[in-house]
Amino acid sequence: MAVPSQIHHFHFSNCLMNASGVSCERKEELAALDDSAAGTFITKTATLEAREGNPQPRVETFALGSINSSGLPNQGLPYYLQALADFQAAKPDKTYFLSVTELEEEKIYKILEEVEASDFKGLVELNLSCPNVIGKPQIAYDFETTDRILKRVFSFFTKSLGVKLPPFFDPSHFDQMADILNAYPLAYVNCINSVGNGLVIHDEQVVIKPKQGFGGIGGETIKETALANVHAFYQRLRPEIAIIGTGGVCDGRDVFEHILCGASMVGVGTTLYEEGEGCFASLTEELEAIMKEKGYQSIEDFRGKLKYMD
Ligand SMILES: O=C(O)c1[nH]c(=O)[nH]c(=O)c1Cl
Repeated sequence: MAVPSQIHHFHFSNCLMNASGVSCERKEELAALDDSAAGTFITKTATLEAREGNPQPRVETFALGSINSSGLPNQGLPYYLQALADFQAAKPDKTYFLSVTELEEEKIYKILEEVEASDFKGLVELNLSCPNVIGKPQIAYDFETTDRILKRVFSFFTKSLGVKLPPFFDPSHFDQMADILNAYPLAYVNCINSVGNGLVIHDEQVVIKPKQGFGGIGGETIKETALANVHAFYQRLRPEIAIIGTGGVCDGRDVFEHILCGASMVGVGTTLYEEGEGCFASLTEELEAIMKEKGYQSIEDFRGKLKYMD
């Protein structure tokens, strides 16, 4: 029971994967994802050195989703490179994702130089959209900086690279970002990261400690924004740049809609956080039932084929 997909020459046994940041910081968590019905996994975004992250409580769920201000807690790049080497040795035919970023521009180049020099064979995701490092803006909301970084990265980086984008809300921003992205040999874009800096209140108080309660919003409440970003980039990007759809996936219908909007792989965050790795099997079953009912044999029968009203 699976719905296979691919990004370039990378084949995945199933089109579902975790959203970076959820259940993927430690090797044991990655092992659980590796053994689940997900077609692959992506690591928690790694920085050069390990980070504690922001004070707890920093992740909470609410009626329609989740809020987090984790602050990039991770075990550091060497930990993930070693873990990925072990997973790859055990499953030579499987493709994995490594997410990376850094907090200063020069260090972004340094971490990618280290990845380039490593034996990692999967896809690398440059996170341009972390909303929770205090004092640091989301890189992808600065078009000039994004262009400068990609230009320099691609002057030395030869592995397959994708970028994790924040949500955009204005056609002119979709246009500007797509023009930048189309200029580079990207393997994919992953839309979207959490909707930055929402505020969840319980009675009279915020629900997370960092940043006076402000944090990235995920889950059911962001699906429509996620679908719009997936489709906007699908409409604008060169077909060689694949799209991973992340955001608001609660059931098979949501997976179907992400693919209909153009996604080749679908990331699951809040639902994974709430339900555990079993969610991948149930989401796959639900997607397969929808495809069967509609007579679709494979993803390519409906990927990107969202109908407009004429
Ligand atoms: O606070 C985080 O660690 C975090 N939280 C998010 O919602 N997205 C990100 O990319 C990151 Cl890096």
